[in-house]
Amino acid sequence: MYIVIEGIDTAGKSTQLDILKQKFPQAVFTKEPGGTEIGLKLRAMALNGEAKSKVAEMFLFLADRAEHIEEIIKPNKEGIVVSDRSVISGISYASNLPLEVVTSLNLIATSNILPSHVILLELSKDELTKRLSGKTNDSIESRGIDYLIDIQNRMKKTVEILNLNHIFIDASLSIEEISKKIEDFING
Ligand SMILES: Nc1ncnc2c1ncn2[C@@H]1O[C@H](COP(=O)(O)OP(=O)(O)OP(=O)(O)O)[C@@H](O)[C@H]1O
Ligand SMILES: Cc1cn([C@H]2C[C@H](O)[C@@H](COP(=O)(O)O)O2)c(=O)[nH]c1=O
Repeated sequence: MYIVIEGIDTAGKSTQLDILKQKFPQAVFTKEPGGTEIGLKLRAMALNGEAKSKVAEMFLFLADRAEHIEEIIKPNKEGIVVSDRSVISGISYASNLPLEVVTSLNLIATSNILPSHVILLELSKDELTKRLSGKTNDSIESRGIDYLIDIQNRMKKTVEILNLNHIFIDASLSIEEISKKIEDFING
C-alpha cells in the first residue's frame, strides 16, 4: 500500500501524519522532498530560492523523486508506506509547463509507480490566507495565495487525469473529523 497525503502549503498534512503515526505504527513514514540523504540536499537547494530558472527548480524536485522511489517506495510498498507529498505535488507545482509535459517527466522519475491511495486536503482561499499569515513563508509560499489556489486546482485535476484512488477532504473540518475520514479511507 502506497499512501500519499497531499495538499498545498498549510493544508494540515503534518498534523494528520502525526496522528497516522500513532494509528499505524507498523507503517514506514516518508516525505518529498527530502526523504533520502541526497533528497535532503536537493530539498535545501530547491527551497532556498537560489535557482533562477523554474525548470531547474523542477529538475531538483524530479531528482529527489527518482531517488525517493528507488530507495524508499520500491522496497516498502508491499507493506504500508505513507508519504508527505508525491508525484502529485511534482506535477502541480511545476505550473509554468503544460500538465501533459510535466506528467511525462514525472512518470519517468517514478518508473511509472503511482500511489495506491491519495488523500488530498483542500483549503478555501480564506482559510489559506489565515494559515499563511500565521507563519514565516519560504520561497514557494511567498508566491502568494492565488498561486497556491491554482496549484490546488492542478492537484485535483492531476488526481483525476491519472485516475488515482482518492479522497478529497475539506481541510477546514476539525482535526479529529479529518483524521476519522482518513482512517476510514485507508481501511477501505
Ligand atoms: N483541521 C485543522 N483546523 C485548523 N487548523 C489546522 C488544522 N490542521 C492543521 N491546522 C493548523 O494549520 C497549520 C498548518 O498545518 P500543518 O503544518 O499540519 O500543514 P502542512 O500541510 O504540513 O504544511 P506545510 O506543507 O507548509 O508543511 C498549523 O498551524 C496547524 O496547527
Ligand atoms: C514535492 C514538491 C514540493 N514542492 C514545494 C511544495 C512546498 O512549498 C515545498 C515543500 O515544503 P513542505 O514543507 O515539505 O511541504 O516544496 C514543489 O514545488 N514541487 C514538488 O515536486
